[in-house]
Amino acid sequence: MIVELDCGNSFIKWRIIDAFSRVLSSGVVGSIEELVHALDEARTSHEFAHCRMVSVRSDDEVARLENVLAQRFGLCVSTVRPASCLAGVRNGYLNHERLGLDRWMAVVAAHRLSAGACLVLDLGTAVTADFVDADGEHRGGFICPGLPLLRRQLREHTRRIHYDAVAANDLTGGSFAPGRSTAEAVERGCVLMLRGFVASQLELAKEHWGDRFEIFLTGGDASLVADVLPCAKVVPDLIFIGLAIACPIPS
Ligand SMILES: Nc1ncnc2c1ncn2[C@@H]1O[C@H](COP(=O)(O)OP(=O)(O)O)[C@@H](O)[C@H]1O
Ligand SMILES: CC(C)(COP(=O)(O)O)[C@@H](O)C(=O)NCCC(=O)O
Ligand SMILES: [K+]
Repeated sequence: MIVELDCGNSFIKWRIIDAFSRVLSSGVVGSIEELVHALDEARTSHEFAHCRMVSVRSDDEVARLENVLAQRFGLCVSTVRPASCLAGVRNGYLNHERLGLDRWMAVVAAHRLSAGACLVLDLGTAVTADFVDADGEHRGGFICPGLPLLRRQLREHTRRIHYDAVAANDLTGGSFAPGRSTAEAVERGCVLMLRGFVASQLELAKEHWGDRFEIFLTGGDASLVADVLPCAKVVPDLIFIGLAIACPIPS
């Protein structure tokens, strides 16, 4: 079995797949310790043979994770490294090493899945938009704060915004009526910012490509904007699809 890891800034997404890419088990954890616990449980029913990982965390954290996986599970991790070109996609950054590896995996996967140009949107800790031409030329993209960062900035930099974040979970409930409490006002306001950002990316994509492009939507908060982009393909495992392309299992 193959252990796959996508380490974002807030959460580590993990899954166990078989040689036919069937997902046998998966989860989302907040720390390396929780990951070890989840994998300890998973290995009671699955034998781990390989491990591949993409991470946007610090070099220290990646090294710690690689160490834990080697020592505890005997896994030699294949970790995605920056590249200027992969699977027909040319990295559009002036310095290709600076492009987030999660973005790189998402654009590589989107190009593989798409027949033409694509706009790739990933809503996680940060929100990213990337533009890829039909011929695989990555044009670059945009980064803005995601929902967790928008909320935190308001809480930390204003004196009177306090509310129970747990109780506020999904306070929009699909409604964007003006908020009648701090929690409603902040939660709905932040989600509206994300929806506005996503709508602006759609307009930019139309300027570049007319109506000849596809939109790929991924990340933990994708569902908050999906109805703004009715034509978008929501692909929760987009980064894992790129990871399999970047780190094939040697036969
Ligand atoms: N099961 C889940 N566990 C954790 N976060 C989730 C879950 N489902 C949706 N989310 C949302 O996903 C966001 C994190 O998205 P994610 O793509 O995992 O971020 P990152 O890759 O930056 O760690 C959180 O803000 C949260 O609102
Ligand atoms: C933009 C990001 C912070 C997004 O991370 P995430 O929200 O997925 O945790 C990450 O892709 C990153 O650290 N990128 C490096 C800077 C760049 O892409 O220009
Ligand atoms: K992201």
